[in-house]
Amino acid sequence: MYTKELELTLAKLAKELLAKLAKQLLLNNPEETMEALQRVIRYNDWRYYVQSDPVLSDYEYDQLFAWLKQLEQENPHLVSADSPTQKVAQGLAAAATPTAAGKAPEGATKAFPTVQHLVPMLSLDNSYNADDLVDWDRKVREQSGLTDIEYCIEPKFDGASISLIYENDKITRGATRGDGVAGEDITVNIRQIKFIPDTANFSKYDIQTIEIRGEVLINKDTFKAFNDQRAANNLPPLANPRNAASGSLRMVDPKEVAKRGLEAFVYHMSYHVMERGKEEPKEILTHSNTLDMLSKLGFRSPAKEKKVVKGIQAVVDYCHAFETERDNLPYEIDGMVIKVNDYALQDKLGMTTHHPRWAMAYKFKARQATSKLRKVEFQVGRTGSITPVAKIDPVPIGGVTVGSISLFNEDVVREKDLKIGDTVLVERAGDVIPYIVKSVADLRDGSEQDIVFPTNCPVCNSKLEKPEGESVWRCPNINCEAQVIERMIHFVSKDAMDIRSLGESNVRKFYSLGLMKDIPGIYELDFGKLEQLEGFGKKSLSNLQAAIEQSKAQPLHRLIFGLGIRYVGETTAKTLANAIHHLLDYKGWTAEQLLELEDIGPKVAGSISQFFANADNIAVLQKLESLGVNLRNNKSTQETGGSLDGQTFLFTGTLTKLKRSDAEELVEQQGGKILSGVSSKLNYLVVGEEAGSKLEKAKKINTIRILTEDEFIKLANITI
Ligand SMILES: NC(=O)c1ccc[n+]([C@@H]2O[C@H](COP(=O)([O-])OP(=O)(O)OC[C@H]3O[C@@H](n4cnc5c(N)ncnc54)[C@H](O)[C@@H]3O)[C@@H](O)[C@H]2O)c1
Ligand SMILES: [Zn+2]
Repeated sequence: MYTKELELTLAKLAKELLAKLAKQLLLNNPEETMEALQRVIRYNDWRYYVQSDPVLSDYEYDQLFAWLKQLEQENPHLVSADSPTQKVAQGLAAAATPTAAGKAPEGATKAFPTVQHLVPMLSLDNSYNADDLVDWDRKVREQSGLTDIEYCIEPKFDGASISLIYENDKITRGATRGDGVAGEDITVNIRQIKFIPDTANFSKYDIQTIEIRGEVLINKDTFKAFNDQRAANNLPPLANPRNAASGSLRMVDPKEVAKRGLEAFVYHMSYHVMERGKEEPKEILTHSNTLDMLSKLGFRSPAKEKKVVKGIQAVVDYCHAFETERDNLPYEIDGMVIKVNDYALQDKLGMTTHHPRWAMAYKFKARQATSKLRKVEFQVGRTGSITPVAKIDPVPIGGVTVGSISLFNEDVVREKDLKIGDTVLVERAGDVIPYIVKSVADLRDGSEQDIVFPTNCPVCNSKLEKPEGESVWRCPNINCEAQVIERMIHFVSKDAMDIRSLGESNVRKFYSLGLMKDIPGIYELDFGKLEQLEGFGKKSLSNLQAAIEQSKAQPLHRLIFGLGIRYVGETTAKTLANAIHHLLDYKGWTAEQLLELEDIGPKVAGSISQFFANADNIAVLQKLESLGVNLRNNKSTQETGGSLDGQTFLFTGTLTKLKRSDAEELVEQQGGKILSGVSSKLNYLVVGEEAGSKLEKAKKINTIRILTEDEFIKLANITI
């Protein structure tokens, strides 16, 4: 559709327009400017929706879009019917098609039938500043003739939008947004999502058919775990939860979708048909009441997050207040949505072909910034992987200063076409690690230099290797100093053996002083020598000694994870720990045997059997055991005697005395099992503060015992 030359021209034109905009200048005349804006916006829609590879930041795009709208308002006679402001973006449907390898999560597909929405799914008018809200409120008041408008404000969830149809209380269809007019029928996948019930009692409100809209999300923790898994498999992480959510929605296998841990919020009723002869109940006369109704029916709606206020100043205040909470939320939001609360008034205001007039998105400033790429360093990881790390001029983004950014591997550097000296666009979404979106190639002046990958290890100088089909270079020398140190750092880390007082800097220090040269060395530290070091008091050393001592009794899966076997993340470590009595039982296991364990594929099995076939590794394990480190699976001995033997548990709500992960671990240590949902298989539901739908569901199954946190503590015989 676009030739390379045309793309370059349009990219240049966009920059030119943004530069003019900053100075409030037109090109030669409004007509020429408007035409240029239209071309640029259409091109960027294509990059964003069809290629999934935008070249402008959202903020830049929104500025150009707003400028075009303003010029059209000032020059109504020049507005053309096919202007991007006049319709839903072209080519959105094609956005359903995942593009170049690596951009869409594996397993994505395009094989879903197209279905028409009952009512088009429009965009929202948006703004980044409070003045625009005031302006919008003025228009709403003028059009309605009212002096004070009641608004409902709620978060703008940053995920993938969906539309759901329920008929006679049953879900009959779930679809993606697609081009706004028609989307993809993904009902099977939608049914895997938390908080979307298969049946909901709409008939209680005399509603026969209803179409509701919402957003599918991946919460921040799940997203982090998802990216950790990708990292363990040497895949670069996905940029943001939005991409992960929309990719996951379109996977072929619903079972895979279920594993992604998708969640949903519903926030809009777009269409409904009452049962014959029935009146609309008060629950669906205002937007806010509808959110409450949806929540009562078992959906997750922003019923708690929303706020109903009168007048625009209160709206602005709530938006600002909510923005400060942004990082504390478990999911990503990119702004707030303000809606006229009364449906009758919404109908009166109507919509343009592009967006409803009764709603407005107030977007938070994107957490993006531009900086200069000064140099690239190459770090050696614990498995020998060589990671390029970009050093940029430090810039503040979303409250932290970013100076170092991982570039993952050579392919990423090539794909993004990065050069030393480039201006780069950097983004940091919520808790996600910062990443380089792209280089701004147009700003090059010829002095930029290629990034040269080393051929030898920067630490031990061994020749680097890269197996066919992989994108990561490796140092093959397992005694490479960098690898040894990184392995120790990993071993003591929080999710492994959790010897926190022995953090990264101590590991480096002790290693460089020759006090600790490998993992078993941690348990042979000479505290007499440590006492002579500067900066180590008696107290901190005795704490360190106690922490090391305690770690000897850590559950086996932590030790396995801590060993840093390639491809073995926390989940696989648990599977491995559960399948044997003693870690050395794995000596002699073949890859075929390992493949029989749950969720272990050929690549992982190969890596594990290789690890246990290596005599040096076995010697390390034997040494650890002789130093007192636990190599046994205590769970298996408790399976016949653990007090929670064979019982199933689920925790819901916020626990106040125990950490959820510790409580779950306690259950497992005592031979119990954690389930992921409420079903008749569940024996105990432990209920913390603010428990929600799980509790409601459990109450309906009379074989489930519901415990308070204290009752659980008693049952599990824990002293805290
Ligand atoms: N960078 C680029 O080149 C480029 C190109 C095209 C579009 N874009 C971005 O995409 C935006 C347009 O996308 P869009 O049409 O999806 O609009 P949008 O993201 O601005 O807002 C509309 C969407 O918000 C979602 N939403 C979340 N919470 C909601 C709630 N509580 N109530 C109602 N809706 C809620 C819905 O999915 C709805 O479709 C542009 O504003 C721009 O930021 C960027
Ligand atoms: Zn090396």
